[in-house]
Amino acid sequence: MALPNAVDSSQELLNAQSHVWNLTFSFINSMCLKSALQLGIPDAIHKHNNPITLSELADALSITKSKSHALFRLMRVLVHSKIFDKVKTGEEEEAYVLTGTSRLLLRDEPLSFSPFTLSMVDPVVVDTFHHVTEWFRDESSPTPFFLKNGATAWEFAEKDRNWNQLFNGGMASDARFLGGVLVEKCKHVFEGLKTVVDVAGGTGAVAKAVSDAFPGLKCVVLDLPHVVAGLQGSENLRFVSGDMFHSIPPADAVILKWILHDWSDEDCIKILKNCKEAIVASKENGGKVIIVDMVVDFEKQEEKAVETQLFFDVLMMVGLTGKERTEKEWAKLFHDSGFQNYKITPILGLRSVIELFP
Ligand SMILES: C[S@@+](CC[C@H](N)C(=O)[O-])C[C@H]1O[C@@H](n2cnc3c(N)ncnc32)[C@H](O)[C@@H]1O
Ligand SMILES: O=c1cc(-c2ccc(O)cc2)oc2c(O)c(O)ccc12
Repeated sequence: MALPNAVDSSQELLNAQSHVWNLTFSFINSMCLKSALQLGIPDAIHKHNNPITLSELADALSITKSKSHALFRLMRVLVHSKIFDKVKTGEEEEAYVLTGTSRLLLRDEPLSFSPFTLSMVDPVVVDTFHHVTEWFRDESSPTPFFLKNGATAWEFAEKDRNWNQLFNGGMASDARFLGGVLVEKCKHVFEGLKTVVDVAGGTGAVAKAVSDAFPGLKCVVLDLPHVVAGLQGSENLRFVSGDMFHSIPPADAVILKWILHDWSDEDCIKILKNCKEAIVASKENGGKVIIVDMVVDFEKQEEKAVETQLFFDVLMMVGLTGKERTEKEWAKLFHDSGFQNYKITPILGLRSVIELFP
């Protein structure tokens, strides 16, 4: 075979092949993680209270002897991807322990991230990626998701109860996690507010964290009927069903967590204009919009962070009509929606709090 010019030694060719193999089989990492969560491996290790050997783990999971070697091989991948670790417990014997990553995936922990991961490795999400090429050549479908399902992700959730629950549960697990960090690290953002509406706030986990942390603050969660149906509020938290493209209840502040990256610039401008109307109607000097989203910088941030940002950007393109935005893109969006000022606080890991003022 003639070597391409750029690959002029056999070592480079072998390295390139290995790189292609790694990229080709990256999905095996996600799928092994899925099996680990479905089998309940993090919980079994946690429950054991001590490093757990392979045979103890197999017993705890009710896995028969005939599959014990398969479990060993699954664990070997998961240790390699640092989901679990291995420690020596004797001359020969090794045992598995949790890492910070698997602690985040324990099922019964209040801040478990497991529902988010399980929702994103579901066939509803994964299968969509088989339609990306067809979508590139298609003139009429807004997204690969639409091409495959004949509906937007939100219309699909309205029709498919299982997916609605899985998706909302996944989002709630992120919102519980982030809500706690938000009220701890960003108290100042909520100071002086009397009312707040979490627009497209899902099942209300962020609003719950905010309403618990600030009992004097009245919180409303606005979302689509199939999301908020039957949800119970509290003294200072109430659920309202509606469409953010039609109207948003007046409030001193609007929260938009993980909303604007779901939508095109055109749709974001419609949402932001409705937010502006809602806060100006409520507060004489204006109020604010509190956005939680990524501010990406594909050139300057470190490699792993850039990879995550690129993954989210493609996810927003494949499942929805959105994208991840740079500060310049955010600033243009704010200007085009009639806002005067904004302040970015990069305080939530890969995400930032952006306060937006009319
Ligand atoms: C990615 S989820 C984010 C939920 C929540 N903010 C969070 O971060 O956990 C997007 C939410 O937007 C809601 N949504 C979509 N279209 C909407 C609309 N037109 N009006 C109100 N909510 C909408 C969905 O039902 C979903 O709960
Ligand atoms: O992580 C996600 C994934 C989705 C998603 C993926 C595939 C679909 O077919 C629909 C939705 O949506 C998300 C989203 O809307 C968001 O704001 C944050 C994360 C994700």
